[in-house]
Amino acid sequence: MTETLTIPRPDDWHLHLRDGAMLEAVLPETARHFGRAIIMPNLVPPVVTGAQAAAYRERILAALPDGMAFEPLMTLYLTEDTDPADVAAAHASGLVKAVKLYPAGATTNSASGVSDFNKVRGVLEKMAEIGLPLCVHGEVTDADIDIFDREAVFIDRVLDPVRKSTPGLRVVMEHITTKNGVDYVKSSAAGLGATITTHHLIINRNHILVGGIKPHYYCLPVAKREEHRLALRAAAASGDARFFLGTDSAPHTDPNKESACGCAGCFTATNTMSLLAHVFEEEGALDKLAGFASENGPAFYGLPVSSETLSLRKSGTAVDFPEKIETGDGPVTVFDPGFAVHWRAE
Ligand SMILES: NC(=O)N[C@@H](CC(=O)O)C(=O)O
Ligand SMILES: [Zn+2]
Ligand SMILES: [Zn+2]
Repeated sequence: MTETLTIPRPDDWHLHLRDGAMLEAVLPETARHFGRAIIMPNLVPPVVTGAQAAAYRERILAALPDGMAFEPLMTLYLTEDTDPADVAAAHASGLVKAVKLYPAGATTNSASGVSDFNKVRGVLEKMAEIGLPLCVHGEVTDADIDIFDREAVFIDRVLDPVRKSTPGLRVVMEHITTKNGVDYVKSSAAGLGATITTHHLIINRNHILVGGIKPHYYCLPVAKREEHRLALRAAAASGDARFFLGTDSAPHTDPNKESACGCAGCFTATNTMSLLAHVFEEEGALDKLAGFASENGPAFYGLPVSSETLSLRKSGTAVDFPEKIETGDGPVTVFDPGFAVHWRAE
């Protein structure tokens, strides 16, 4: 029996493409299925200015194979020296769709992030004025806060105060991993959305640690207890337009993952749409996948839903995803959900 689900062409509202040889190898994995993606600016050095974002956009378009259509939606990396006028100009030209806040030291390549929020007040006020969203990696970095509590503590200590002191600022809580995150979004007035990754709908913290350490399941924010995964699944499958897909597909080479100090990030670009069809079917919510992957994100960002479509077909034969993709920098392991998947994206 074959079952088919056709949805508007999806977008990825949180994606790492990196640069150079890695960019060339991973970009087709996303562009095969997704029409647009919010491109994370945490390169080394980071994408801070409008000019840097324009140059990075050109490198992405140059790496796109002939015949593939894909629109990179650029972001700026917020630093304590970011110039509000540069941000406003990059937004006015249509180049930049969001500004990204990394608390200093919170995740991969976040050393140039923000420590003192008073220093970015002017930028945040300008963004509220012009309607440019702030995408937030929501974790505190205090050494005395348990890594599993860092998202919940961030909401109380940083996010809520920043939102209260900058009325009108539109915020996306990126890659939420907790029931606390889900509840905070639900309890807030307009102007707050959240992205949810594919892998956080599939793994909890046991998957990382039980039976041996699994470096390819390690990402930040780290996967939490099962109750949190269930809250994320319920939110994604609810149809609530404030929740939308941001895969956070974050390629690192195998040597950098399988190391005594392994990098954080799961690479899901290759199989995300198949995995989501599997998850939404399990939730009895296949009719909500179009909202989550194709409609809610454009609505938040004020962009049109794609006029193209993607079809997902379920068959009796499990899909054989590649275990790794080869890149000029070395192999990158594709996220393995640990179960057979029967949905093919075409
Ligand atoms: N999610 C991750 O674990 N890693 C991301 C950074 C991020 O999104 O926090 C990366 O750039 O590798
Ligand atoms: Zn992040
Ligand atoms: Zn990310």
